[in-house]
Amino acid sequence: MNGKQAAGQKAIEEIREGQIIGLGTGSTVYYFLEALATKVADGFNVIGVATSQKTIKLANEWKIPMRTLSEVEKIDITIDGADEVDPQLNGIKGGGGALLYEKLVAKSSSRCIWIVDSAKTKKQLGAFPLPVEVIPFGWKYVRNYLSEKGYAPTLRLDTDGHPYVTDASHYILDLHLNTIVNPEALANELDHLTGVVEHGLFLGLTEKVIVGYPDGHTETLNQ
Ligand SMILES: O=C(CO)[C@H](O)[C@H](O)COP(=O)(O)O
Repeated sequence: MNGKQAAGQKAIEEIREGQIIGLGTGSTVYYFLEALATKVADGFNVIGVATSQKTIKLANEWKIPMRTLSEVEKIDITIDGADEVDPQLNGIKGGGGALLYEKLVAKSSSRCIWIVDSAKTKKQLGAFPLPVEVIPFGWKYVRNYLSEKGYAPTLRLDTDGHPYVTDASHYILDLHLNTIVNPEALANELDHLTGVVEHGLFLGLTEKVIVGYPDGHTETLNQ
């Protein structure tokens, strides 16, 4: 047992029969999917909407019935991971590169719950590099703008040293900020920058965070 596993397994208690479930991305969500797959194999009836190709692959392997976001009218609940969470339950997401689809699925959901290990809870956001998804055509313009602002952007690369390409065919710039003093102001600035498709600041989008600890116990943080 580790913190991610503890949080992922605990989240299964939030799921009800017949629900449409947003399925996040990452190594913590893996444990939730594993627990969900066990229930589905026992005849539990749910439908999943994935936030990435990685999650679709896992869900298919585990025979979880799936739809795309455009095939459903609404999502009842989304279970997703996060890279950092502050006491207001704002967070940074996108370490796994799925921030655009994760935000779309979160915004389509009646309820959104994050599952994290205890190392992810922070007094202030910003130690984790903030991902910004950009149109490849304009990545240099956006990088230069963010660089002049002192946000220390770096282009995310894949294991071959090529630009990392998201599921929606965009690039990612990671901002090395150390501390984000005013997340709302930064989100607003990034929302209005030409060439930015989405950023990893998820503000006011989750109602509950399940924190898992290395000894296997969990704690729930509520809005
Ligand atoms: O935002 C994400 C992917 O885009 C993930 O939820 C986030 O990176 C946490 O991942 P992990 O559970 O592997 O630590």
